[in-house]
Amino acid sequence: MAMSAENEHPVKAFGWAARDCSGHLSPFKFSRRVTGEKDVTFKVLYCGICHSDLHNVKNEWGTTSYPVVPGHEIVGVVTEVGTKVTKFKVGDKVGVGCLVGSCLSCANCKEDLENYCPKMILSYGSKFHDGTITYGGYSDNMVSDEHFVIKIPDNLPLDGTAPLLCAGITVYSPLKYYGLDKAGMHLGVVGLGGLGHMAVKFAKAMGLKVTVISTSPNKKKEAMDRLGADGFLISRNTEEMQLAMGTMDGIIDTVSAVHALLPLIGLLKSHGKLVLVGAPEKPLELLSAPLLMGRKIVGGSLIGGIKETQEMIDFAAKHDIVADIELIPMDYVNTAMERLSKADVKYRFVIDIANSLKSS
Ligand SMILES: NC(=O)c1ccc[n+]([C@@H]2O[C@H](COP(=O)([O-])OP(=O)(O)OC[C@H]3O[C@@H](n4cnc5c(N)ncnc54)[C@H](O)[C@@H]3O)[C@@H](O)[C@H]2O)c1
Ligand SMILES: [Zn+2]
Repeated sequence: MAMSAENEHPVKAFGWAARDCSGHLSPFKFSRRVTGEKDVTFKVLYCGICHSDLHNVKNEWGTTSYPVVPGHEIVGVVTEVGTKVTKFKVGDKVGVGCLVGSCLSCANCKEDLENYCPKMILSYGSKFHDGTITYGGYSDNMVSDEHFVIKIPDNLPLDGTAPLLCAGITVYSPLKYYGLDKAGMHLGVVGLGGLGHMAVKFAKAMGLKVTVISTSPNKKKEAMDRLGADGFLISRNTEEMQLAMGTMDGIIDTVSAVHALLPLIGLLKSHGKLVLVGAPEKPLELLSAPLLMGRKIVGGSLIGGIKETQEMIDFAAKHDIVADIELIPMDYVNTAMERLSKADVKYRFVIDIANSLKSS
């Protein structure tokens, strides 16, 4: 008979889990493995709330197995390292993003693209090598093979850094891969949420001209004054959209729900690239003719490999980039999820785990 989540490993852990597709989260006792030779164990201090956590707790992608402890924007302080760990020591500030495992031997892994390994193991809701289910960062401690642990530079505040582990790398990686990182290029960012606001910050630091494309006119002032965007288009305003046709080298589309791609493709110059990083649960409609005319590309991108995630964090440290966050206590998480579903957050909720997660 399978052991309970509370007893299958020796190390006690405590977090919040969703038990069914209502997505409601509540306290949950479980366990983690002891620190293995190559493992880093750390006390979780902060964990960001990604829209993927919301998709997951509500089983919107049809892949969730319950109970699920979400959280893949995890930062904390190392409490124990295994005997063969070389990169970390007790007291180091570290982070874990979406990945805690991969095969480390396939063609993708050999190219530092663990995020495209067919056997990648996600930080929560995946089957680990030993057959147990992984649990994420809405919890008091975390253990991971050092390969998947990121060093957090000293000058970065840990709470605002947590969202870089998913939101940050998810937009940084396609800017690099699709060559949308050259100073002077014009980038569109669709959806000004957790991912979108990070895209604006990274693209501005790379020297791009950035235009936010949004359904919410009330985000305009802040996008331009606070985040440094150069332009703002209301996607429903056909006149504004018409004027911007054919002006963009690339677009990062972070929208979490089904939406029209055609107007976005129209904004691209010839050879422009529309990169989808949002993951709506239903298909998007794509007409080929607007792509053919102008040899345009629609692509996708999933988080980033570990080496690139470290590169992104170091770039963020150099350019003083962190997420704009609303820090919340653990017991606010259900309200936060509700607000996230209504796009009512500027721009990422981060849970103050160490100060608010109480096991009694
Ligand atoms: N590709 C990846 O590796 C990856 C990584 C993390 C998250 N994601 C996915 O990216 C998406 C965004 O994540 P997030 O955490 O930034 O979410 P978020 O909720 O913070 O932001 C989503 C944005 O989309 C906007 N939006 C929602 N519905 C819209 C609609 N119908 N039309 C136009 N705009 C709309 C919202 O106003 C919001 O600004 C989610 O689907 C998430 O699962 C993908
Ligand atoms: Zn995420």
